[in-house]
Amino acid sequence: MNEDQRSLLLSSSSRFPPPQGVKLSYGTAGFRADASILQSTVYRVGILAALRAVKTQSVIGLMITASHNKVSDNGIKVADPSGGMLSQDWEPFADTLANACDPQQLVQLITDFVENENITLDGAKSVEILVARDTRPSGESLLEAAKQGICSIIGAVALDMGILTTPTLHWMVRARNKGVKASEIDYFEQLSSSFRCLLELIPRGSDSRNDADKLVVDGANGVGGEKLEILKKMLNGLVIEVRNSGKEGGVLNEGVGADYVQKEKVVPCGFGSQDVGIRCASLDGDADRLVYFILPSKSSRKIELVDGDKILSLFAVFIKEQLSILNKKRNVNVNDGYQCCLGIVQTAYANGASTDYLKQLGLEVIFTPTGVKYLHEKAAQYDIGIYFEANGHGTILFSEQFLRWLEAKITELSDVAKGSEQHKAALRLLAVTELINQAVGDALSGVLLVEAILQHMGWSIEKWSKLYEDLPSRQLKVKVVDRTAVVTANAETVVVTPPGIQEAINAETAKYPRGRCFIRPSGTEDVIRVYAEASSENAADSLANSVAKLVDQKLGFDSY
Ligand SMILES: CC(=O)N[C@H]1[C@@H](OP(=O)(O)O)O[C@H](CO)[C@@H](O)[C@@H]1O
Ligand SMILES: [Mg+2]
Repeated sequence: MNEDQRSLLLSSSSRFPPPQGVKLSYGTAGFRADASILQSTVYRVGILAALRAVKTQSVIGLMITASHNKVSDNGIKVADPSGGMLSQDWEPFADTLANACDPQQLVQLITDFVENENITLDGAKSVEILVARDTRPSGESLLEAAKQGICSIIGAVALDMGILTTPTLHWMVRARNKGVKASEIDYFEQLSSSFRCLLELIPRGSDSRNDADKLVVDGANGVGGEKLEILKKMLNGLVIEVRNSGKEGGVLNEGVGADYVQKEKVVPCGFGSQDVGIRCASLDGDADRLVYFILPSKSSRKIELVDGDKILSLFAVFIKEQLSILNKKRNVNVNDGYQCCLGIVQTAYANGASTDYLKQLGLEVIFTPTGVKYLHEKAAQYDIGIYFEANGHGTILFSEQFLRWLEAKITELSDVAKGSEQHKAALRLLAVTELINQAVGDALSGVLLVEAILQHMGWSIEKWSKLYEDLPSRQLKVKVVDRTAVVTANAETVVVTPPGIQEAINAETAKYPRGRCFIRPSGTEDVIRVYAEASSENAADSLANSVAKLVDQKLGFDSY
């Protein structure tokens, strides 16, 4: 590192002293904490993003958000050149950088890292980092800190994209690196035109909806609601009413949003008896999660949840159907089909009934640990990989090879079989590749794909919800002395250490018909999570409670 670069880093980092007595970790989804202690972390992640851009010679993204967490929290995460999450092998560097205690140590860490990674910091070629934030009030000053970090690497340029949903920023990074149009309006145009294309390809005779059949969306009082207000004006064939857009005075994520709805299974604020039977959806605070729900009756606050697993199932049914139309042999002597490898990726939190349903459809289902970085990586190994967490984060990935085959197929079919069922199925799949955000799970693109498929199938939300019946489940969390004491294996379904716990969980689980239970340390909170499933609500509650008690006895504060 040359002297200019060194002194630039020393002087700028002295303006961002780290908080005392706090250890930060990049975690499942970047750094997250109370916004008041994040200035130094965000500044340092700005440096990391700039180094990543120099190393990859590509555009990198920085998103300032704490998603579904409290409004007083904030966080920061990096989008890699593909638009996906930061490569996992840079996470340890992110941790050490965030925890360096003074400017000298920070500069030493950077010097060692750039040497090991062969990064040349001569500023010869400039690199760009796109920075965006959600609607949190702390975002503005944190974005400034991120810019300061970026600018302290010679040759790195910060581009302030303002307030965006997390998936839009990821989409932009991916588009910029592909050399295609990448503004927010380009994003909205791609979504709305591919949505229109899917509606135009709906077989004649399907029920067309009237305006009364609207979709009501809970925007979590965050960025998603205000962006959906813009997007909805660009759509034909779908009426959307946005509630909790943040303009009515509600607080971000407080009694609203996808996380609240999925975990509590009750009606979010702003919804009530007038919505009974209507198709409703909830976004989370940065619009990368989506769940649907129905209010079954006026007298209860309980909702019928249509979660990420059901969105995944809907997508899988549709894709499978289009593939089978496409691969129907037109001529018995010619098999011009493509053996498309379709894979479904879930985590242990997926409702067991969803996994059974997907397997019954003949689909290949695999499991990864919690966290979209793991699911995404796995899904990318298929021609078409569909992944979802039960909480509503997920997307569909299409391989380059499949996309090239599909495009060639469309060219061929438009010559020899224009307007045929096969041709339409191919065009539908192409529209899905454009509509779904392949960088990361995206509530706005997800909502449009769900709506297009429901219209295509002629299904109501009730019909969709009845694809299979969820097994009753319960999630609990237990505060323990040291959550890292729990180490799991087999996609987090088995506890390896401390010894004895798994045997005790097995013994408990065996008492319940259709019982399933696992524990794991959270990657975002200082707790051990307990998940239980069984044939009735009481049984699921009782299994979860007894395992939580067991965890508390072995690892809780009174156990020491
Ligand atoms: C059970 C659960 O919902 N876990 C969430 C939560 O992770 P934990 O590691 O469980 O704290 O936050 C992650 C990031 O948003 C999300 O990917 C994940 O699904
Ligand atoms: Mg989120």
